[in-house]
Amino acid sequence: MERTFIKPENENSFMQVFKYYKCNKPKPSLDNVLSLENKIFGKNQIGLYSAPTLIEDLRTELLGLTNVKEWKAYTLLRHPGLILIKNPFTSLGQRYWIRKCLEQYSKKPNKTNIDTEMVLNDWWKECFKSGHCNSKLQNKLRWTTLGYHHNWDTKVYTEDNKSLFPEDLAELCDCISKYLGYQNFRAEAAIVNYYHIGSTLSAHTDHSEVNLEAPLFSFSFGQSAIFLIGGPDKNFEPSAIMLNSGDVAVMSKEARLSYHAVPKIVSALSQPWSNGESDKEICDNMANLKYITDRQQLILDMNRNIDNKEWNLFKNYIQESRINMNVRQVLHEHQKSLLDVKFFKSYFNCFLFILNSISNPSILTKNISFVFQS
Ligand SMILES: O=C(O)CCC(=O)C(=O)O
Ligand SMILES: [Fe+2]
Repeated sequence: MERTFIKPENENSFMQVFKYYKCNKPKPSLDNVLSLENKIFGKNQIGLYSAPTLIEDLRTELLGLTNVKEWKAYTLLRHPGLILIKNPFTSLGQRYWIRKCLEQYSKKPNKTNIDTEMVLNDWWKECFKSGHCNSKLQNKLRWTTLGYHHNWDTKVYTEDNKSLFPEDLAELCDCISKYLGYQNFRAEAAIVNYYHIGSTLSAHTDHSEVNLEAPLFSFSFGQSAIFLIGGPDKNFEPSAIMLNSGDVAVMSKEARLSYHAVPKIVSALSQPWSNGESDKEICDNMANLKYITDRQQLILDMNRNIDNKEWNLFKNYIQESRINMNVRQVLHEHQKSLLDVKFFKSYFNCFLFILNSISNPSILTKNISFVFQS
């Protein structure tokens, strides 16, 4: 269940850059690390992403987002299809999502890396069972999967290995994908990654989804990460990007299958989840939510994080850690389940078999005799 993707003997360009940024002695220079927060672009040539429409989305406040008119999105010339949205969240919004990842998404029926070691229905509650924080248990959580559960061994999603995808997260992705001009994105699977100082994620591509045309949405919260993104193979020299709390990285088109990795977690320069602005309560503004049925609960959950006492436990966690929500669409637009593909494939194979048999009847006799023999 370990997330290792490449063997250390493969000294390619990606690996060299990964090692450079991972190293602590000597500390790597950050001069070439693109940072939207500090407007440091290093060697990168960046462009402004112009959203197709800037129609106000009434859902933003309920989802912890600022007004779309304030969002700033960028593209990178070396990485077509990669879109970086500079923190579009309010402070209260960041608190909501951080808390959700820790308190709710880590619960059963979702799967976590801890499952192989022990049965825990509610990891967050278990961490505080004794009245104090069990930091050993707290640091054990590295990932949780939502919706279609990623199978780390087979790398194949299956219908019998899925749970309900969280409605609030589906709504958040719907809102951001609409802003980018995607009309039909459906959030169906997510990996929530929990990093501490010293955690890394090796180079990999995310290719298990049936639909690789749909974009992938990656949300960062808490401490910052040096994120490396390369190209279709590991010989393409990756670019380094500082992902700060609230930043959204969208991997679409060519970038959807690009190699990427996280060689280092670094202390955040600012703490946008802790701004005083978060003390502004959100109210019911009649937004038309697509997925969320219990909107009063959402408002309640959002406003609960104004109370510093309740929020404190989550604040302590995020002070030392980074959380990444990595959301994907698994199926094609008109596909209802993974079984559709299987049925389609077997019908197609059957059709091919009949066609072949007509042009070459010996195939039919051979296969029929084989069926009778077995
Ligand atoms: O933590 C990140 O920014 C990237 C995570 C990732 O690539 C993944 O979960 O597949
Ligand atoms: Fe990934």
